[in-house]
Amino acid sequence: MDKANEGKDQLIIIEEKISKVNGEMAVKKYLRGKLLGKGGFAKCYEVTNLETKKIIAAKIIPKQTLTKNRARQKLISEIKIHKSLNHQHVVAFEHVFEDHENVYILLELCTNHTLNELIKRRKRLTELEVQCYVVQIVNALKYLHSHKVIHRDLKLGNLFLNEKMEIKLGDFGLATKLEFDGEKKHTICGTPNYIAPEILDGKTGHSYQVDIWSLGVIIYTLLIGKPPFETPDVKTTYKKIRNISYGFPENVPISDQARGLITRILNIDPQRRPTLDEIMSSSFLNTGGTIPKVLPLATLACPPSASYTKQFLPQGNALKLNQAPMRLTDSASQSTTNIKGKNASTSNLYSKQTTTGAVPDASRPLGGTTSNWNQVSSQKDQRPQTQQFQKSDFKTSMSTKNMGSGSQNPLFNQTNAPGLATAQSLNTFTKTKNNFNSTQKGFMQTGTQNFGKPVQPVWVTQWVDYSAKYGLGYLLSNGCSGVFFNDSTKVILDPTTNNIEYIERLGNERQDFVQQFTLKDYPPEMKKKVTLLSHFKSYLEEQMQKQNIQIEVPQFQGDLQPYVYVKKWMKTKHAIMFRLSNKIVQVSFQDKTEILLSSENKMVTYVDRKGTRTDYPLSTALESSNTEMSKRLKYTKDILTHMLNNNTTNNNNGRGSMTNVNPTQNGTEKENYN
Ligand SMILES: Nc1ncnc2c1ncn2[C@@H]1O[C@H](COP(=O)(O)OP(=O)(O)OP(=O)(O)O)[C@@H](O)[C@H]1O
Repeated sequence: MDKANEGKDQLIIIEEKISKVNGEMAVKKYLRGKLLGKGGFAKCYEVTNLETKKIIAAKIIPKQTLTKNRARQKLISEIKIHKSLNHQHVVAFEHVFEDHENVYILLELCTNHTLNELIKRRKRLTELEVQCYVVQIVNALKYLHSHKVIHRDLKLGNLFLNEKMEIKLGDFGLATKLEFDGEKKHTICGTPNYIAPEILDGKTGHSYQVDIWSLGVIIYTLLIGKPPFETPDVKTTYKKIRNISYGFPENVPISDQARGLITRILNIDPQRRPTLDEIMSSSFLNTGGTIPKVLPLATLACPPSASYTKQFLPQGNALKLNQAPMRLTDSASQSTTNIKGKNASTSNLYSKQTTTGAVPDASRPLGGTTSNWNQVSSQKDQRPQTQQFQKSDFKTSMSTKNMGSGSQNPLFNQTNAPGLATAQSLNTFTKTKNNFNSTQKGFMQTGTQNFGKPVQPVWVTQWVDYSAKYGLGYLLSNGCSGVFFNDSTKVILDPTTNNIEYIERLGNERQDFVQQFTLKDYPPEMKKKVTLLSHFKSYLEEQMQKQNIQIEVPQFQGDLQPYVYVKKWMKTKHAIMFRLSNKIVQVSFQDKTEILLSSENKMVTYVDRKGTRTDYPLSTALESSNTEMSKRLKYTKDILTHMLNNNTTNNNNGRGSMTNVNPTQNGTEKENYN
């Protein structure tokens, strides 16, 4: 280390001196960055190779800690084993060198810490998350064991997460390499909570199965929130391990499959523990759905949302292997651009097949594509006015630009800003606030008792059509805000957790793929969309304030219910129509009447011109003597029919205008719907 710089926190240069064959000396320089963590012997820093600019992790071991032969041998063994490994789920060993004071081990940088920090933050994980991590850990172990390496210190603190949220197994300080498969090791080593009983016993020796035991402890800890044998005192912990004395707390729900797997792994007899292949084909990892290959960054802070999780459930919503999306985080590092191209086939998921043995090559990079938005925006960005997106630009554009059909339509001139429409339901809502609760209750109750599953009564309260440039921004009655972008991707923001969901269609898939981020932490590719979302949100909220509209947002339960978002929208001469992900179709007419149609509950909510809301079962609504409502229902049906036809012939990316479509073709008098 450069003595002159030592102690000055800002600029510490580490020099690696390399003797060349011709006797000359070359120097490689590394800039020491922030401290990543401290271990028993080592401190680990972020360092930048000043030549290549590559940022890596440097484990720095002071030579004074290596005076004892045992410590030296341990380090030599760690380096020798780690250096020989090369696998997607093992921390990559870059290089090792030394100077007078230290040994420097350069490693792949894992920016998202370890599962230890994760579990401290999150308390425990969902089963989908644990499945995702277990598949990766098992892959790493299969690789290690096939190279006759036993890790022997498998624990949450040695399972790192890189910036893509991939698992990287690290710290080979206690690892050992067998000479032959039947060989038994006798060294007593490990970390108390994770140590296998045969290591403690010390009589028979131990082998690969000690890693499987530790994996069982890891699965338990991730799902339950604390290690199975944890006690305040090590001796008692060891006693509990020897007696396999642990239980499943009643207050923590756990599936039979997870419990079954843990119980089979935590077997005193190493030979009776499942093998890695058996774990891969266990029912815990083969639920009939799929397992994500990596998890959203947002799961570092909070559980994946219900809508994210839903995609992986067995009920058929799961994406098929090879049709999986890339994670946005990858697009920065990958230049591939076409989702329909060959590279799009790289999977982001482990499908059922893969977990039963045919695991896709884990070393393949994740599928790469730049989102459509990037393509669209980069074209648009060539225009000077959009090169630098400014809030002021947004505002000016909003209030001065021609907003397409909306601006020519009185419905969209209800407020000062052309293109901004105040949803009637919002006015209605404020006028009849007490009504809301009773309506909501009625809606849910009727839904439950007579019409199948209850549907979240969430609707669009405020919107702005800025599709001339970016898309449709909207606020929902549950407090969320969202944007339906012109490239058909959607973002939705939950104000209570600051979670963002990014929703896109992939290739020819007929379902939405959801990715979760937070307002604080999202891929750089999403910056423009997130900025637009927040501008849309504040613009709409400002408009609400100006009009003195107040809305009491019901407590939002984002984690329990899938986020509701606009899946499709369409403007006609008389109305704007939203198809929401909660299976509600909302048609807001120019004269402030509104239809909310729940196909799932077979219910209709009608909001009349005075803002009174009434719920009807669909069958009754169709026969109703309320002609005002019947006509609007018919109009709604015509729009839906049009949309359906439009979809089958020409997918308009979920957005459309029906200004040129005359509903009279379907038997409705065009101008006379009221
Ligand atoms: N590749 C890496 N990327 C990011 N941080 C790392 C990396 N490797 C280690 N760290 C950080 O440095 C800390 C110390 O590293 P490590 O545990 O390997 O040192 P050690 O002295 O071998 O520790 P132990 O006492 O557990 O054997 C880790 O807890 C972690 O916070």
